[in-house]
Amino acid sequence: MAKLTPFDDALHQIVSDASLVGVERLPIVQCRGAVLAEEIRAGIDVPPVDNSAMDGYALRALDARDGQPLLVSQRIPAGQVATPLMPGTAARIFTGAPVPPGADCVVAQEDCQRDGDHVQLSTQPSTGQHIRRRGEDIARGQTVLSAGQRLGAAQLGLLASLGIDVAPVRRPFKVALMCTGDELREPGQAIEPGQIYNSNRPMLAALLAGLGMDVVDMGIVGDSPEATRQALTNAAAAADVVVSSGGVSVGEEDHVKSQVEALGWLSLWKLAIKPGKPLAYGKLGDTPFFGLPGNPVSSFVTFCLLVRPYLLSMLGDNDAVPSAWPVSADFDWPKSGSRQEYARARLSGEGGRLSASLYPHQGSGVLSSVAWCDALVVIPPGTTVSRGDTVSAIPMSLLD
Ligand SMILES: Nc1nc2c(c(=O)[nH]1)N[C@H]1C(S)=C(S)[C@@H](COP(=O)(O)OP(=O)(O)OC[C@H]3O[C@@H](n4cnc5c(N)ncnc54)[C@H](O)[C@@H]3O)O[C@H]1N2
Ligand code: MOO
Repeated sequence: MAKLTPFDDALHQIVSDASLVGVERLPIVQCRGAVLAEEIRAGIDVPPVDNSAMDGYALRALDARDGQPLLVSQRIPAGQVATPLMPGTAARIFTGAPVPPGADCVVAQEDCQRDGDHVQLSTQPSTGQHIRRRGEDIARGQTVLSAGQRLGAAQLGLLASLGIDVAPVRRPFKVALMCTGDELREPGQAIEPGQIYNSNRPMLAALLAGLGMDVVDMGIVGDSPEATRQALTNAAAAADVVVSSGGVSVGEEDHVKSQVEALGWLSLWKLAIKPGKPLAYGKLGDTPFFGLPGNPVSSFVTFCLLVRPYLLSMLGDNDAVPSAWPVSADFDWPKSGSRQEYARARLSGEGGRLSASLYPHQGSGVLSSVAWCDALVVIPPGTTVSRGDTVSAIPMSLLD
């Protein structure tokens, strides 16, 4: 039997092959999931001025020392400019409104009694309380985001807080998706004996869309050399990267490998991983190609561990390769294997440490295990595990 490629070697080869796409300036509303191409520096302070964190009264703390009521000398709603505070008085102020020059604290209205044009404080304030300082979130000139960072909701909000409406990001690109198998029918259709529903299509399309990819859906492709070759040709013409599922194993009905070799070449086939052994990787002419095994768990795992790092490397993502966390095994794995296993697991916190328990059925057709899990426990080849041992786990939050 041909030697299986170790996972780390395959990952290294795949990630090194990925070429960086160009830069585009996009409105931030279109940037969710995009990867920043340049670092972002703040052009302004955030917040731009000292402002109140409470609805209440702004004053000088020293003026409250004798406990006498203070005259309310101005009213400052958010959005207005304050005038300097008249000495020995207080200003009515609202959350987010600029603190007037001369005031050095804000007293919440719950700690005050208003009586006509005066206010009586019921607590002794301390200097600086309830004031949000100019630039305390972001100081002008500060680097706020680095090149290679992916933009999620918080990062987009941060850009907006700096007044930035257009961001330099890596150009989104197209990934064609095709699912091979005569047995496949789409959900919503009736199935005949021998047929199954196509679960890989929505699953892989969702994973691709989650990475900001523009998915070119080639649908279901029949198990014939001609249909497979035609679909591969069309997919390569329509997209920057082609991903298929199924048809990469050794049966006579598995045509993907031979047709990829007819149109280009395979650089990798058969990895020392479980699930996912028959993963195929190569080129269709100039177009990168990934052939994922058809078993749904194998498709999911190989996408997350190999295709995802490749696509994110094309985008220059600093976190293209997910990290693994040390966790305690809440299971025994008595039989070592020759392939690196990615067991579907759930993490829970016990005694200040995360521990992993496994889904009871780890078959590569059991998609329930993926829907249930929140981590993949990595069990290297030749390894057994006893309860309490430390194992590595990759959280799903870093994978999909
Ligand atoms: N003689 C051997 N047989 C197999 C080997 C082997 O080494 N020698 N490897 C096994 C392993 S491991 C895997 S993984 C599978 C991969 O096979 P293929 O990539 O060729 O996939 P198919 O045969 O097309 O399908 C496998 C399985 O998955 C179901 N499937 C396929 N596509 C979908 C889809 N879109 N949605 C839902 N389910 C899908 C398909 O019906 C099969 O049950 O090969 C083993 N065999
Ligand atoms: O390697 Mo296969 O993906 O175990 O079923």
